[in-house]
Amino acid sequence: MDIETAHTAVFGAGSWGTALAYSLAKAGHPVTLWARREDAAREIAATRRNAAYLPNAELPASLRVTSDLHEAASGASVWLFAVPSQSLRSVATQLADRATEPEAIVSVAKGIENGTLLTTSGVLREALPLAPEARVGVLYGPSHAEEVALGQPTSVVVSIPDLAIAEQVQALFMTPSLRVYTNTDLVGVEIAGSVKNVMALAAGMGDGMGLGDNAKAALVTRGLAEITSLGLAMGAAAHTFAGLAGLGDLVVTCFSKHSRNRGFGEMIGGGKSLEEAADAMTMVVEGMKTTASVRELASRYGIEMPITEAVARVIDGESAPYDEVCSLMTRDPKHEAAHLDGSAFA
Ligand SMILES: NC(=O)C1=CN([C@@H]2O[C@H](COP(=O)(O)OP(=O)(O)OC[C@H]3O[C@@H](n4cnc5c(N)ncnc54)[C@H](O)[C@@H]3O)[C@@H](O)[C@H]2O)C=CC1
Ligand SMILES: O=C(CO)COP(=O)(O)O
Repeated sequence: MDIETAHTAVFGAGSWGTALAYSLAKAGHPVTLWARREDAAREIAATRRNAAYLPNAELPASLRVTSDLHEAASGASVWLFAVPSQSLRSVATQLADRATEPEAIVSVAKGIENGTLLTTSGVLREALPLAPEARVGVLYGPSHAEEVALGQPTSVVVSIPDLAIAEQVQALFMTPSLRVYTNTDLVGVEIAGSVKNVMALAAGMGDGMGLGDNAKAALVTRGLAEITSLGLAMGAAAHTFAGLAGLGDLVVTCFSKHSRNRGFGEMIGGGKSLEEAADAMTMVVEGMKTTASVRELASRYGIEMPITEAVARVIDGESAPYDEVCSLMTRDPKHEAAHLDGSAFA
C-alpha cells in the first residue's frame, strides 16, 4: 500500500466515522465517507459539516461523501467500518462480493454481536468470507471523536493479524495529534475495547447516584479484573489489558463527559427510566446490547463477572442500581488479582 495515495472508504457517518474521515482528509489522504441516508450524505457534502454527529469539524473539500456503498468502496485500499456493532454484519454483507479488493479491513466499532457472541473482526470475517483473514482487524483505544476532531492529542492501537498491514494502517492514520501503536493481540484488544462499555455503564450509574471517587476507582480496577479474566480465558495476552485498548479506553470511557455509555448510565443512576434515558440519546450506546453478550461469554468460559451481572440485571429491569451496589459491596471476602496468573477470577 502506498501510504501517500492509499484511498480509505469510511462506512458510517456517525461521530467516529466522521472524525476519522476528517483526520485522514486533513492529513491529505483520499477519503470517501459513506452515510446510510441519502439526505444526510447530501447535507454533509453541501455544508462540509456533519451537524447531527460532529458539528464542530469543518470537513475539507477533498473529503468525498456518498450514500452509495459501492461507490464508497470503489478503489479503496482500506475499508473502515464505523457503524454500530449490531449493524455491522448487515452493512458488511452488502460488500461481500468485492472483499478481495481492499488491502486492510478495519473495524472501529466496539461491541460483541448478540447471538453469535462474535467480536467485530469476527463478524467481518463471517460477513466477508472472500477477504483474507490476515487483513481483517480493528483500530481501538481511548479516542472520543469530539477530541480527535479538535486535534487534541490521542493515542490508539491497531491490531491486524498481518503485522506488515497493521504497520501500513498505523502509518496511514498517524498525525501529529493522533498517535497509533500496533498490537498483535487481536482478541485481547477487541475484548478490552468492547467490555469497557459495560463498565462505563456502571461508572455512569455510580456518577448518577453520587457514589464518589473511591467507588469509581474501585469500579475501574475491579472492572479491569473482570475484562482481563474474560480476555485471558479467550486466549488474550495479559499485557493488552494494561495498554491503550485496555486500561486506556476503560479510564476514558468511565470518566469522560463525552462518553455515551457513561452518560446513559448516569441517567439511570440518577433515577431516569431506561425508556427516558434511551429517548434522550441520539447516539449509539454500545454497552446496552453488549452486556448480554458478555454475560453469555462469561458463562461459556466459566468466568465470574459480578459487575457485568449487576449491569445486566439493571438494564433488564430486574433490579435497581443502588441495590446492585449493596450486593457488590457485601459479596464474600476475596483475594485480589487471582485473574493475573490466568486462573479464574473469583
Ligand atoms: N464516538 C466515539 O468517540 C467513538 C465511537 N466508537 C465506536 O464506533 C462505533 C460507531 O459509533 P459512533 O460513530 O460514535 O456512533 P453514532 O451514534 O455517532 O453514529 C452511528 C452511525 O451509524 C449509523 N447507523 C446506525 N445504524 C445503522 C445501520 N443499521 N446501518 C448503517 N448505518 C447505521 C447512523 O446513521 C450513524 O451515522 C461504535 O461501535 C462506537 O462504540 C469507537 C471509538 C470512539
Ligand atoms: O470508545 C469510545 C472512546 O474510546 C467511545 O465511548 P462511548 O461509546 O462511551 O462514547
